[in-house]
Amino acid sequence: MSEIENGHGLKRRREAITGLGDALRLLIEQATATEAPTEELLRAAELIRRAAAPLGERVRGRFETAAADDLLGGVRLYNPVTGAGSAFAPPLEIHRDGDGAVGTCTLGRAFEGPPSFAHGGVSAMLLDQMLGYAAGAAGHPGMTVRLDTGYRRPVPLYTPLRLTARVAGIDGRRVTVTGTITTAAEPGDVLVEATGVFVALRAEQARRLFGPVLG
Ligand SMILES: CCCCCCCC(=O)SCCNC(=O)CCNC(=O)[C@H](O)C(C)(C)COP(=O)(O)OP(=O)(O)OC[C@H]1O[C@@H](n2cnc3c(N)ncnc32)[C@H](O)[C@@H]1OP(=O)(O)O
Repeated sequence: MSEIENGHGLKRRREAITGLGDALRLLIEQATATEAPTEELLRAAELIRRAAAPLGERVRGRFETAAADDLLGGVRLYNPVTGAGSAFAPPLEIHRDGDGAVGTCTLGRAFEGPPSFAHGGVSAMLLDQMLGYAAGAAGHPGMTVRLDTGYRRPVPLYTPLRLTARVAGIDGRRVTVTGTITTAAEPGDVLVEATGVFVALRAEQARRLFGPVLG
């Protein structure tokens, strides 16, 4: 895409994607929490369809990477957990912490399972990303082959959360990673814990699975 060939164009596009992501997340939160009159819902649906139309005029195919992404550099703006451009992502922010990783996010109404608490599948999704990040940061990237989650207490909505992950063991191509979810206010009180197994791909597997994307 020529408009982002120089560095300034790329920065501007990434900012625009983040701005659109912020707007979509606001929309999803408001649309999920709303008790506005029915007429307002009908009007909003029409406005949203109109706003979506021009975005659909030029889209990428299944095996095409977003122009603003940098796959090998780890920039994935539409990742459904961490992507600033994803309407679906909380988004979870992850950074390295010593030999592990720490993440932060706050879950809104769209992630609700039991009333006022997060859906269990959402906790598993956040932990899968955390554990996968920690494996990669430790120099052992792989795909999840197993994820065990233990739900000790419900995860509250609208509450800053803190997630952790750390590599617990390496055995050939298999990396075992453990992680937790707590509130930011009470990091000693584990709400959800997980153990994941990640398997490093053989070169032939990586080619078979991701060849069409990486070219
Ligand atoms: C920053 C980025 C963060 C990203 C985080 C998100 C990560 C993801 O969500 S990845 C998406 C979800 N995962 C997937 O789709 C993976 C699907 N699985 C596969 O495609 C295949 O299992 C694949 C390619 C990973 C491995 O296939 P293959 O090499 O044939 O497996 P296989 O030979 O049976 O097993 C390899 C090793 O893993 C072990 N293993 C396989 N499955 C399991 C399991 N469920 N539990 C424990 N160990 C297992 C095997 O015992 C074997 O160990 P060893 O070499 O010691 O015998």
